[in-house]
Amino acid sequence: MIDQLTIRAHLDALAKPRGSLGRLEDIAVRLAQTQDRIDPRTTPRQIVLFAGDHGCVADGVSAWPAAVTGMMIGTILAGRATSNALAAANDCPLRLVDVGVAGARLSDAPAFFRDARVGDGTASLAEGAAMRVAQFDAAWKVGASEADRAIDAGAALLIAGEMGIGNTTPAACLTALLTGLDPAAAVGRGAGADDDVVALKTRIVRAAVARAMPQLEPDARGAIAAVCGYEIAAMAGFFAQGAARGATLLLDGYVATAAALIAERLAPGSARGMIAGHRSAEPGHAAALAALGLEPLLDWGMRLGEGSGALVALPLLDAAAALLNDVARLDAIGATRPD
Ligand SMILES: Cc1cc2ncn([C@H]3O[C@H](COP(=O)(O)O)[C@@H](O)[C@H]3O)c2cc1C
Ligand SMILES: O=C(O)c1cccnc1
Repeated sequence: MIDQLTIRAHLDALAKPRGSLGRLEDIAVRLAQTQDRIDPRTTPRQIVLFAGDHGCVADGVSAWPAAVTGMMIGTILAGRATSNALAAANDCPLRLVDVGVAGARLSDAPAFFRDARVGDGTASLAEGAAMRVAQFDAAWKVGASEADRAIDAGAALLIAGEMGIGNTTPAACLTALLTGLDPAAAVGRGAGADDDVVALKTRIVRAAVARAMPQLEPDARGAIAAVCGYEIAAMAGFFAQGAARGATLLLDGYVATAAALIAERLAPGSARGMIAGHRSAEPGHAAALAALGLEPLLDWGMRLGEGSGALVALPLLDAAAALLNDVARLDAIGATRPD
């Protein structure tokens, strides 16, 4: 493992006053640690969007109907979603994977789409387990295979994004389950829930977490599967595999971080590969990041998902990599420090 002192010594040897890039130097240290090398790369990179539907939407947990998941998939495939725009602005190739959307399957989709559907949306976590462990494992494998695919093609940095109306409800359940946060503090407005919807969502999350919690120690995968989503399980497998293979994982918001909590629980050490792109406006996100030992790069009140916050933070990592890789050493220009 490359240690902090080695990286700091490298930064201090560059042709600039010591510490003169402030916080960017801390980011450079973190980036180097995620790849365990003094010359980390941020290109090639890949964003994979995982999509799934959620049975609990029928119970009223979202401001939006489940059909909007499919509409947004169409928008992503047409290249017109926020994630497409931000990925293009950052030279980040994008893939979209259906892990568990409900309804008709797509035909004639472009090559950046993969149909890896494990189920037609989850069962409602308000009524029982959202999915079986075998389904959780299958979705995890889909995510792991996406990390392998990207890394085999050369990617050094991975972003996972998600699309799934209702998915801030399983994210709140998972955050409460895996960090011990009170369900009321884990529930937020998601894509725009009003006070009544938030109250209902909180009741549902509290009950689901109360059912899953006793199962956590004897059977962690069973407890997690009960309150999970297919796209969240896939992101967890993506993170665990990406970390195992030494890639940098740039996290998005609350939903992606719930998947990161699963990865760290089931594949301990995964968090060493993670950098938090931002802190989402969802109120439970700070606790989730703290549980992973991560400090967000940005705190801009973003609350979209789709990998958007990670993509907005990506240029900061490009800057950190450029600093580590492309700046001359002070001794090479013939100068010595005054101190
Ligand atoms: C048009 C639209 C585009 C989105 N893109 C991401 N989300 C985000 O909002 C949803 C989660 O919020 P909730 O749990 O409150 O339903 C997810 O689809 C997430 O990706 C969107 C939501 C909408 C409505
Ligand atoms: O932070 C997130 O991931 C988020 C917030 C609101 C809606 N969807 C996702």
